[in-house]
Amino acid sequence: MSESTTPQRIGILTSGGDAPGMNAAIRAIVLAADHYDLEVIAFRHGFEGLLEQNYLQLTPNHVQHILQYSGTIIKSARCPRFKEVASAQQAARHLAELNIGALIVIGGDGSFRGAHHLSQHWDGQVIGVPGTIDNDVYGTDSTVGYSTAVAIAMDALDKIRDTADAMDRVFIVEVMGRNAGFIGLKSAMAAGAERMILPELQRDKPLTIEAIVKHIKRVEAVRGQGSYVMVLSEHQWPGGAVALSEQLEAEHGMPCRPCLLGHIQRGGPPTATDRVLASELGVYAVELIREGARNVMTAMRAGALTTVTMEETWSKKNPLPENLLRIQHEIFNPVKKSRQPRG
Ligand SMILES: Nc1ncnc2c1ncn2[C@@H]1O[C@H](COP(=O)(O)OP(=O)(O)O)[C@@H](O)[C@H]1O
Ligand SMILES: O=P(O)(O)OC[C@H]1O[C@](O)(COP(=O)(O)O)[C@@H](O)[C@@H]1O
Repeated sequence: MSESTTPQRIGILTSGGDAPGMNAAIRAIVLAADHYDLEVIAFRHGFEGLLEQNYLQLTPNHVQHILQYSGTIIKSARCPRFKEVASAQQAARHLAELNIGALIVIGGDGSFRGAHHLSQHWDGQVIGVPGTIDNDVYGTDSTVGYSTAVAIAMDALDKIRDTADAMDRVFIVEVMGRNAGFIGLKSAMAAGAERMILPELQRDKPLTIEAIVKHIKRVEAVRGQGSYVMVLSEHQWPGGAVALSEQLEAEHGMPCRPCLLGHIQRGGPPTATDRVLASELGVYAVELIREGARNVMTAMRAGALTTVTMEETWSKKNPLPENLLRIQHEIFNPVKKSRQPRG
């Protein structure tokens, strides 16, 4: 197939952890493909479907009224064997047999490594759409699913605050994010958490239990007795929120309760922000195929659609928003140096 010929058939798959808004992206791709007279073949369970030839043709009828649901109607999966060269070659054969000229991969940075791997053994166009709650994909201000995960974490933190306030307790709320603190930072700010433990902040100077206890005590000294809510990103404390909370209570006599949000952060109705982002990126992915683009991810930066190369999506990292960090640490921190303890 020459680069200037638009393929008549495109493939799509969702890969890695599912993210709220993936269905909206699938819908957008199918409706855009229909608009431009292209057929869509959806592979089930991510790259696994490519290898197992587990697919179905999607038409606009299949995607009616799905954008309000999280999950993905074509299923997602992690497929470790896709890292093998033989898998990429097999996938390329299956795509050629189906006469598919372009493949849209909806997923996170791991999925884009997979997409890139495939592109080295297949001459079709590969386009990525960023879908992960973690927001850990370089080149886009936001991934599909991130806004919903933050909204869910904020809602949970608000509820925790009610009981924490009533009982004057310390709560440790563990959020997802894999190795990135985006969900932790944004939900902590949105819910007015007293402290956050994020991977990016832990790298240079990991927190000690003594530092945590000191901060809790100083907050109490400044504000009087009350609630204290800490947002803990996953994998940032051995044993997570449960172990940290037990340690605080057993070793330091602090009444403390843990709360693990876990996969709740991936369910329920996607926010309008995620639905609209997924819709724009999904349509854009199809339009990029028509323009002959290959090996790029669709992105939204400063309100404008753009692309980044597939390799950049994982080799570079978006930093945490500096201004949010500054505000949390310098302006909203109850124990700023300038504040005196209550007399
Ligand atoms: N280096 C790689 N080569 C080929 N495929 C990969 C590679 N890394 C990840 N993948 C594929 O992408 C899938 C999803 O990656 P993962 O990191 O689990 O999720 P996400 O895409 O959300 O970051 C993996 O299960 C695997 O099939
Ligand atoms: O659902 P699983 O397989 O337990 O994986 C949990 C991981 O998936 C996520 O929810 C989403 O991560 P990915 O989008 O990279 O797959 C992470 O926040 C979390 O660490």
